[in-house]
Amino acid sequence: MTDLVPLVIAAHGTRDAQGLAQTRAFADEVRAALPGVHVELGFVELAEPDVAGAVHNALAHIPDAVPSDEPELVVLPLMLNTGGHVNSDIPEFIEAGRDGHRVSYGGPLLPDPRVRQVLEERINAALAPADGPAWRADDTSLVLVGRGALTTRANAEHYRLTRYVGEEVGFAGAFPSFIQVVRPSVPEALTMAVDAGATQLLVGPNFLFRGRLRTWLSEQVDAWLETHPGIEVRISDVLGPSPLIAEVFADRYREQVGEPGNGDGAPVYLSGVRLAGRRVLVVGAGHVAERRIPRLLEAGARVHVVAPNAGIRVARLAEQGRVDWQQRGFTESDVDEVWFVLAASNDPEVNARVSAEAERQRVFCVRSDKSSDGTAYTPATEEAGGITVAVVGHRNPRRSVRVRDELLKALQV
Ligand SMILES: C[C@@]1(CC(=O)O)c2cc3[nH]c(cc4nc(cc5[nH]c(cc(n2)[C@H]1CCC(=O)O)[C@@](C)(CC(=O)O)[C@@H]5CCC(=O)O)C(CC(=O)O)=C4CCC(=O)O)c(CCC(=O)O)c3CC(=O)O
Ligand SMILES: NC(=O)C1=CN([C@@H]2O[C@H](COP(=O)(O)OP(=O)(O)OC[C@H]3O[C@@H](n4cnc5c(N)ncnc54)[C@H](O)[C@@H]3O)[C@@H](O)[C@H]2O)C=CC1
Repeated sequence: MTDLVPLVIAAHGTRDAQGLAQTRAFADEVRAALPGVHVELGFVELAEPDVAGAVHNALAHIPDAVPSDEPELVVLPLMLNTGGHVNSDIPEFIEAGRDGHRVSYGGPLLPDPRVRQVLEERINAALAPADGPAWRADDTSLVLVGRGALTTRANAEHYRLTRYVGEEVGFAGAFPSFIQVVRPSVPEALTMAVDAGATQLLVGPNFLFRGRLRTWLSEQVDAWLETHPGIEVRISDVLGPSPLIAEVFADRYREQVGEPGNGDGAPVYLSGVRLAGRRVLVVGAGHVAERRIPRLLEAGARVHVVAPNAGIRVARLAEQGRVDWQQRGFTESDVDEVWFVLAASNDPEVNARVSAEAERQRVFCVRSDKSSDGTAYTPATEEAGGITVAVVGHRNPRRSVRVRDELLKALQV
C-alpha cells in the first residue's frame, strides 16, 4: 500500500505498435519520476483500456485517508496542447469512471520550455545525423509541423513555438504548418519555404509519439518532393519517450496534489512590491475588497475595481475618484495591462476565471476564496515607525494577525 494519490495518464492511443510501445515506455518514465505513485495508463481511442477504465482501475489504489479538500485521484492528459480531447473527451471519460471520487484534472504539456528543449534536441539530431553529412542550421529552413486544432489558442501556440525553435536553433527561416484541421498544410509550408529561397529543409514533427500522423507526414513530404526536384528534405524524429518530458508530467502531478515545493503548501516568497502608478485589478467590491484596497492606494497603485455591486466604502472611494469602478461583471480582458490582481468576488466561478486569466497572462493573483488556486497571498500587514510588518502563515489568517500584532507591540517598546 502507498499513501500517495494515484495518477492516470490519459494518452491518445494509436494502432502503430511502435507508437504504443513509446507511450508505455513514457508511462514507465513517469513511474520512475514519481516513486511510490501508482500510475495507470488509459487511452482516448485506438488502444485499451480507455481512460474511463484506467480511472476505474486506479480507484483501487486510493489511499485510505485523503483530506476532504484534496483530490483522491489525479488525471493528466498526455497531450501537447489543448483541443477537443483535452477539453471534452477526457473529462467525459473521467465522469464515466470516477464513481463519485474526487478527481483533479491537470492541463496539457505545452507551453513548457522543457518540452521545447526536447523538440530542439530531436531537430539538432536530424541536422547532424550519425550516418550522413551535417547540415548547418543557418543554411536550412525549418518547417515545424503541429497537429492542428479547432482551438485558436493551440494553433497560435504552434506559431509561437515555431518562432522560438527557429531562433533558438538558428534556422535561416521557420515556417509553421499543420498536419490536420487547419492550414497552412505541410506541402503549402514547404512551398512557402522554397519560394522564400530555401533549398534545404528540415521538417520537424511536434508529435509526442510515432503513429498515423507521423506516417502521413512522410507520405506528404514524399509526394511533395516528386514535384520539387533539387530540394533536400530531412524529417526529424517525434519527441518520443523522454525523461525530461516525464519530469514535466511529474511536476503537473505535484501541482495537482499540492506537494510542498510546488504550488500550494510551498513557502511563499515575500517581496515588497512597489505599485506606485501601476494598474491593479480588484474583482469584487465587498468586504474583502474594501479591506485590501486602502493599502493598495497607500502604495500608490491605480486601482481598477470591477463588480456589479459595491459596498459603501468602495462606492465612496469611487465617488471621490480614488478608484475606478466599472459597475459590471468581470470579463477576461480586465486582466490586460495590469500588474497585480485580487480576485475577491463572492462567486467561486468568477474567481476561478480571474485567476485562470491572470495565470495565462503571468500576472500574480490573490484568490480570496481558494488561495491554493492563486499565485499570491495577502499578508497580515501593518506599519509602525517606518517599518512594515507583514506576516504570512499557511492559510490561517487569524494566527497571522495575532503574530503581526505581537511583533508590532515588540517594535513599540
Ligand atoms: C491565504 C490567504 C490568501 C489571500 O486571500 O490573500 C487567505 C485566504 C483565506 N482567508 C479566508 C478567510 C478569512 N480571512 C480573513 C482575514 C484575513 N485574511 C488575510 C490573508 C489571507 N487570507 C491570505 C494569507 C493567510 C495567512 O497568512 O495564513 C489577512 C491576513 C490579510 C487581508 O486580507 O488583508 C486578513 C486579516 C486582516 C486583518 O485583520 O488585518 C478573515 C477574517 C475577516 O474577513 O474578517 C476570514 C474569515 C474567516 C476567519 O475569520 O478565519 C479564507 C476562507 C474564505 C471562504 O471561506 O470562502 C481563505 C481562502 C483559503 O484559505 O483558501
Ligand atoms: N481571503 C480572505 O481574507 C477572505 C475571503 N473570503 C472569501 O472572499 C469572497 C468575497 O467575500 P466578501 O468580500 O465578504 O463578499 P461580498 O459579498 O461582500 O462581496 C462580493 C463582491 O463580489 C462582486 N461580484 C459578484 N459577481 C461578480 C462578477 N461576476 N464580477 C465581478 N464582481 C462580482 C459583488 O458585486 C460584490 O461586490 C467570499 O466568497 C469568501 O469566499 C471571505 C472572507 C475573508
